[in-house]
Amino acid sequence: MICEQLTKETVLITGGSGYFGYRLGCALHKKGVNVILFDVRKPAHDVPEGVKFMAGDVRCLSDIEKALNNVSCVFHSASYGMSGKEQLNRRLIEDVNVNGAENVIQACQRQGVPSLVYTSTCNVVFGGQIIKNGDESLPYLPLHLHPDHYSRTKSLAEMKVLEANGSTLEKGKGALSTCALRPAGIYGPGEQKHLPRIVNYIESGLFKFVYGDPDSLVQFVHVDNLVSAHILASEALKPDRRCIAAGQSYFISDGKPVNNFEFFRPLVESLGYRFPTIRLPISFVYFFAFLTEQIHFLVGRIYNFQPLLTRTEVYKTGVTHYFSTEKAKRELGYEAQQFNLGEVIDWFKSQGHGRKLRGNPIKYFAWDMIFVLLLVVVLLSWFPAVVTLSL
Ligand SMILES: NC(=O)c1ccc[n+]([C@@H]2O[C@H](COP(=O)([O-])OP(=O)(O)OC[C@H]3O[C@@H](n4cnc5c(N)ncnc54)[C@H](O)[C@@H]3O)[C@@H](O)[C@H]2O)c1
Repeated sequence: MICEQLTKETVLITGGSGYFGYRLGCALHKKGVNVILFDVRKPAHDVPEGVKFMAGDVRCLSDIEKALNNVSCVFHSASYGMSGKEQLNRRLIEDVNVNGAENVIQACQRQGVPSLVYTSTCNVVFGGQIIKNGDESLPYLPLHLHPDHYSRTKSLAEMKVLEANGSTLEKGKGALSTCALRPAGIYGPGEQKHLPRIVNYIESGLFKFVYGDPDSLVQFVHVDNLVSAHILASEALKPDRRCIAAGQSYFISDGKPVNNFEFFRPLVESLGYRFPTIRLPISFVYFFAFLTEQIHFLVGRIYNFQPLLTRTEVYKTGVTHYFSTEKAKRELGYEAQQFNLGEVIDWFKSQGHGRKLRGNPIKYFAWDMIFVLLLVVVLLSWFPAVVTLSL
């Protein structure tokens, strides 16, 4: 219903082979829209007939320009550096996220594309401070306070996209309308960024502790809710909706704040594992993440290992930050559907995950020993630091 007017339009999704971009492409295609998935890599799944995949790099202006023929809306969702070891590759993060966004804007202007929807992140305002029911009036976090380069560059890109709102399109095609959606952590069946890593930690016996205040709250967004928010946002950039979304940002989530670890409890237990009972202070885990990042900085070129946790991940998972979706409801007509982790659990089980009755006790014992050793080493370095700071 929301998409009737999009029929026969052509839209382009940068990052169209990614988890979210591909789901958005399929949803738009089902609604009769011509879809181009633009990405440096092919989608992992079959591309439905009628959906076109174009190989291209947002770091290359001519790649994007070539792809924008007759396109009426660009969903700019390509990004790099969100989690894991990618987070530490600053140069590539900046190139893809900032230069990429500049290229997308310029290509839209040159090719006369009237609408641009940017997939931002709620981290543009969050840097480890407690935020309860924050809204879009919150200022951007000052750039130097971002603990990670990904969030800093997403913030810069969002600013650039919103500044470009109202700019003149070449070929006498009027003005560019832009908006930014700021999702919470995305989940859904087949998600590849966070969930497999979490399941890997669970299965290899590394998920031994939780941290932070048990009452801390964060938010998530189911991929289908985010898809619907993007479609609504693209509609709300059109003149027949008085371009109500033009120049605006919107927080998008499932709406229900939840403790990060409790959110994943059904996944842990349904896969047959025990939920950890050890709770560590967040400052301790943050310190551990800091040490891991320093070690990665020193040896990353020789051995680019996956850090167990980065400082940003500690904040994102252990410090209360959640946002109101009122503005998205009011202006876009966004209504979050209710989901749970059921289909995610089914997906992992269908991929053969779940506790095997005969695990390898030596492997678990070895991990336990390494964990205790690490705990002692970090404790010995963390404790004097805390004592010194409190003097
Ligand atoms: N996953 C989350 O929890 C989350 C939370 C908040 C915001 N976001 C944002 O949502 C968007 C989608 O996230 P996702 O989880 O689907 O990520 P994803 O990594 O699955 O998809 C990103 C896609 O961008 C593509 N890409 C990377 N560099 C590119 C380049 N130079 N040119 C063209 N394509 C390139 C990748 O190949 C990938 O397919 C991103 O912009 C991300 O920053 C994600």
